[in-house]
Order: sequence, then structure tokens, then C-alpha cells
Amino acid sequence: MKNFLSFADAGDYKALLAQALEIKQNPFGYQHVGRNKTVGLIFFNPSLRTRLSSLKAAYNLGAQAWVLNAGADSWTLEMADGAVMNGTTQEHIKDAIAVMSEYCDVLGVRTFPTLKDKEADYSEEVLSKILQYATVPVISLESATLHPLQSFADLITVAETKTKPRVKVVLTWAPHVRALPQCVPNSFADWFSEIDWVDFVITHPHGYELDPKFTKGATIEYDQRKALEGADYVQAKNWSSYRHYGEVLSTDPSWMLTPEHMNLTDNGKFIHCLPVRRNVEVSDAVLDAPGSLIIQEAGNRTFSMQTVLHELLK
Ligand SMILES: CCC[C@H](NC(C)=O)C(=O)O
Ligand SMILES: NC(=O)OP(=O)(O)O
Repeated sequence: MKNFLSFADAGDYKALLAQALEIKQNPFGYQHVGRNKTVGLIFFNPSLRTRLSSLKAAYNLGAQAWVLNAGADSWTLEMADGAVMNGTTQEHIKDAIAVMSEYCDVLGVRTFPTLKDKEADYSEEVLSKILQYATVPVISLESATLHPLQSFADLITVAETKTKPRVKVVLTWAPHVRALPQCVPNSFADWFSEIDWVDFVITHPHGYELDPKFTKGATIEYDQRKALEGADYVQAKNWSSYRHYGEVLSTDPSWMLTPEHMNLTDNGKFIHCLPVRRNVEVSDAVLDAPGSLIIQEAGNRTFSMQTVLHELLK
């Protein structure tokens, strides 16, 4: 593993999953790997789970860690190569990333999409610059198109709770009051389309089709109720349109997940990456039900990150 940016970087996902389940059972058993190492975390956007679970993962592994909120704690960064920096930007990203690489052994970076410039976002323009200038391995803490640490934690959660050899996993779109990135659903599809013991279904209104490069192997079902029939796991998440880039095409409240929706499943368990707009995306009754795994799923963010750090630092 050189960097951790997508499912492809997981390599043998079965081995990585087994390692994660072992680390979860023995979280302090690998401190020789992190001793005398430093984890750097740069956030260009807000975070609770990713920020805190990454620190916890570093400490579990015996490493030190620092966090930088780009633009708030640091100088205003210039992203354009060749720019004449006589305006409001005070430091070029090429200098900032090269310098931060001097202060850590692995660099985690969160860089959300613009949701305005589809070409820039889907070419991962900012992450590509970071990869170009970093001199240490890079971990995506959610990039412009993917969120691999979240999807890996989701896989850990499903694997450790499933009671059947093969499970039906459904990703359903949910309404929201804002335009959100496609990163979480793209990444969930990037991972769950490839797991050989999962039947993977994506359901959403017309116009919310994700980039086909992530949804190969998934069944796309526009009828949410039909998609939910017999599901073992349901992940709800809002995303803005990929085709009509960044647009909110629907706020249809009938897509909000309720117990009536979950009654269509096969005693299905519920997951959501959080943060969630309660009673807009998903009802309290679903989020707080015995079959809701949202807190266990959030807890598994520590172990997805700790496993990746172990692979990159060992
Ligand atoms: C983990 C989720 C992060 C982000 N959520 C919001 C609210 O921006 C998203 O939807 O990608
Ligand atoms: N799920 C997740 O990544 O949460 P944060 O955005 O709070 O880190």
C-alpha cells in the first residue's frame, strides 16, 4: 500500500478486513509500528468522526499526531501553478505540502468538492496536487469524489454483524436541505460492488445516477420500496446530482427512511456515515432503533484508520 485513496488501494480486501478485525480485538498490540512516528492531518473542510477517530487510531498505534485546519490555522493557500501571488494568497500549496511532509510520516487530507466545477472535482485536482508535492504516503480523509476510510469502516461493520454467508446491501438516496457531495455514495459503491459476498443495490430518484465508474456491478433500482425488499443492510445518504452537477433535483419526503421502509427489509440493519439531518434524511425511529448500527459504525472509523496506518507505517 503506497497511499489510501480508494478501494483499489485496499489491495487484497479480504486480508485488509481480517487485519482490521484483528486490530479491533487487539488495538494496542501494534504500538511498535507507530512508535516514533507522526501522523499529520489536514482539513480543508469540517469533520468530527474523521478528525477524532484518526487521532485515536494514531494513539492506539503508539504514534503522535497533529491537526491543521487549512485556511483557518495556516496561511491562505494558492492552488494555481505558476500564479503571481500578489493577491490574497500567502503560501503556495506546493510549499505547504512539502513542508508539512517534513513534519510527519503519513499525511491525511480532507478536500471536499466544489460541487460547481465537475471537471476539477472528478479529476481530483486538489488531491492530485497534494500527491504531487507530498513526500510521505497520503490518506484520503474524504476527497472530492470518494471517502475510503468511511467505506472501509462500513465494510468492517457489515462483516462483523452479518448472520448469513451472503447479504443484500442497499444504498438509498435520502432527501436533504442542501447540496451534498457524491463522495460517500461513490465510495460505498466503489467498495460494495466488489465484495464477493454482497448483493449490492442502489436506489435513487431519476437524475441522481452516480458516476458509472463507481457503480459497475451494482443493481440500480428507481423504486425505493422494491429495492428495500429483503435487504439485510440499508445505508441511507443524501447526495446532489452528478449528471446535473451539484444540483438538488428532489426534496421528496417520501424518500426519508421510516420504520415502514425498514419493515420491507429482512430484519435489516441500518447504517449511516453521519452527520445526519434527523427527520429529514432518516426518521428518529430508524436512527434510534435496535437495528441501527450508526454508533458502532462510527466506532469502527478508528479501526479502519488504524489498519491503514498500520499498513503504511509497518
Ligand atoms: C461524511 C459526510 C461528509 C459530507 N457531509 C456533509 C454534511 O457535508 C458529505 O456528505 O460528503
Ligand atoms: N462520517 C464522517 O466522515 O464524519 P465527519 O465528516 O464528521 O468526519
